[in-house]
Amino acid sequence: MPVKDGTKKSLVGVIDDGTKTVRFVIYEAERSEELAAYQLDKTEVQPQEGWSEQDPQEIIHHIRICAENAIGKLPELGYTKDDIITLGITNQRETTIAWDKITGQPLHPAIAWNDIRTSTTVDAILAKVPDRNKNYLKHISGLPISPYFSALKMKWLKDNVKAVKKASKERKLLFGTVDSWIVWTLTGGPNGGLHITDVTNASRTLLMNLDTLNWDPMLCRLFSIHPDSLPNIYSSSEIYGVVKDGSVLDGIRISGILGNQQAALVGQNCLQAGQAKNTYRSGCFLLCNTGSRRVQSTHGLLTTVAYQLGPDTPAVYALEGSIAVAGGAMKFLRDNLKLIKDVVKDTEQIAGQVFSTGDVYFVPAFSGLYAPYWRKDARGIICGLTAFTTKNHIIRAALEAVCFQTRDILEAMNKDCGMPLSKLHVDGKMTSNNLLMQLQADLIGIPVLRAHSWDMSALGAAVAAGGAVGVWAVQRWRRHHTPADTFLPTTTDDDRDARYTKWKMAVQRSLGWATTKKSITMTGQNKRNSIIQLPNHSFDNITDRKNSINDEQTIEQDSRKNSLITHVIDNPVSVDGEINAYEELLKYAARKFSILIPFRTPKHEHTILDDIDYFMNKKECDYGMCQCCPIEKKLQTNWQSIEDIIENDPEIIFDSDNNPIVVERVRSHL
Ligand SMILES: Nc1ncnc2c1ncn2[C@@H]1O[C@H](COP(=O)(O)OP(=O)(O)O)[C@@H](O)[C@H]1O
Ligand SMILES: O=P(O)(O)OC[C@H](O)CO
Repeated sequence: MPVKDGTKKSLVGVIDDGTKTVRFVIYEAERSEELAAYQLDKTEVQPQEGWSEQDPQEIIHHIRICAENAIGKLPELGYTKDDIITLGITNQRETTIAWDKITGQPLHPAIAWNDIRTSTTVDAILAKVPDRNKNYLKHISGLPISPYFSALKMKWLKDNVKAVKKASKERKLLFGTVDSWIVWTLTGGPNGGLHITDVTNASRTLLMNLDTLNWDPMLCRLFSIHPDSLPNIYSSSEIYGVVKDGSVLDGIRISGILGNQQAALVGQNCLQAGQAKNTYRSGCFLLCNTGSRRVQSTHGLLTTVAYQLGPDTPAVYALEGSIAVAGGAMKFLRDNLKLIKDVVKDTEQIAGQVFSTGDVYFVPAFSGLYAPYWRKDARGIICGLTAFTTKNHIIRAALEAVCFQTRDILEAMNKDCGMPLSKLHVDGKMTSNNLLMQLQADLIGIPVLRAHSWDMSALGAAVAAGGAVGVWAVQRWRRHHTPADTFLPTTTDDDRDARYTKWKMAVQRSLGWATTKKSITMTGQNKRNSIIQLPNHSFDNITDRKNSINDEQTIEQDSRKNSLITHVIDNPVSVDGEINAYEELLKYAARKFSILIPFRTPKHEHTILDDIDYFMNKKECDYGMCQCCPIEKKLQTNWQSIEDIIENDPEIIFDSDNNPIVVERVRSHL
């Protein structure tokens, strides 16, 4: 409805960068409804199993397109771009970007929050702390040592990506969560861009000290991150700077930044200690406001900064239970199992055709389990199947899994806080699913209060940004905020508890499944479960193999002398003093079965198949991150331990081409 002259209010724009989508939303100050919005889906790249990357340039491109389109709707509503007086930013947290401050170019794709490539980095860090205690840094950072957090991703980038290493040496490296990348780029990039973040995003890096609200020198040292490459930390609500990128947003101030889950807490008006909200998106994140108290969880929850609404106001903290897979499980049912076509309609309708899951439980631990378990070795299971199970039961079990995971968090929260929650505010796209909402109330036994709009994150960022420029005082805004629907529990305590006990049994069965220490590129050729597979080859006997090795050496000597070193069987080497167990295993297997293993850097991105392809078929690998480089140093490795393990382990099996397949149990010894 167009506004009449004289009734125009100031507008606040919000950039909302989620895991799957970028949105630009425009709010009229003092109203908690969207005036105009536009969104675009993002590209997720999964170069290996468990990896998840995004394109930092695509994020910026989408922000500009979304802003243009949302702003383009303003004239018909009686407004213009000039009515937007400030911008807020809310973003997926933990996702990490490294870029060059001189060129402004990203040095690697963004590593998404749910990417688990850093499992081995976690092990390396755990090896340095007493008792390999994953909670060792919790009293400083509020977080366990897990692949989830940015410090691990930064360390991985520094250790594994040549361009990042080089930029670091040349002091051109900048790291940031997505908010930092957006602000830096929008405020001028290489020409004076602001390298900043807010306390909520910084609190997700595992580098910030929750007391000082600054980078912690000990944590930076532990992860080998130079503080110069990190952004300055600001409050969530103050004028940081002005957009200077020549886009439609040029000239508008930026005055609010909040990680998207903390933003939803603000948007949900959970500004009093003891109030909690749960946001159901790809993952699910339950935050409980603990006021100025930093509650240290002893039950697997995170302590995080909820918000700091101004540089001179104290930070407010929250306890958080993070669930890696919620809506993501529906996508899995659609895209991987093809059980449904439409995540929204089908999950509600098809699951609603049965009255229970028929005792089927689905633990969607696709990349491990987050809170309260923090088990990177967990993997997804569907259990309790019978001859009567239908897809309806499985879909319903996937919905229930979201609810049971929420109960896991609530149980932990109640123990940590000593006082059970009496109601749960909910938001996120999945909350449009009435069946899910009713199941949630039934499985936690308290009322579930659905927000009037699913996107509370953008609203929270608008409140923070508007507050900083005096157009959206939190107190005034709060009067307008009421939940739209309430779902009341319809189950008895006994029924609820019996089902929850079964869920816990299912969770137990999902634990300890993944023992992979090193991920392997999943290509069309080797997509056969997560086991090390040596390549198919056409040798009929050892003599042929040996001849072939000589040929390959010649190829190497002739064509790639200094750039790619062929590592022939009895000549083990390593680079930079690092001996990688995975490579040892491959080298040993190569020696045993007379297969040539070419050698690059210890943590290059290739599989052995890429390497064999190069030598056998003279085919250059087309993987973009390839950084073949000469070996700088030769070191003898100790083969004995790995040989012993493999020699004595009956679990080496052979595929149809007589290639050895080393099963998980062997690799767990590595
Ligand atoms: N009504 C619904 N019922 C069930 N699942 C849903 C519903 N709406 C969305 N989803 C699922 O929730 C996930 C999260 O969606 P979205 O909020 O767009 O993603 P994100 O914010 O994590 O980028 C989607 O992957 C989709 O599978
Ligand atoms: O983009 P979402 O909604 O999946 O949120 C992701 C979280 O911020 C990760 O911590």
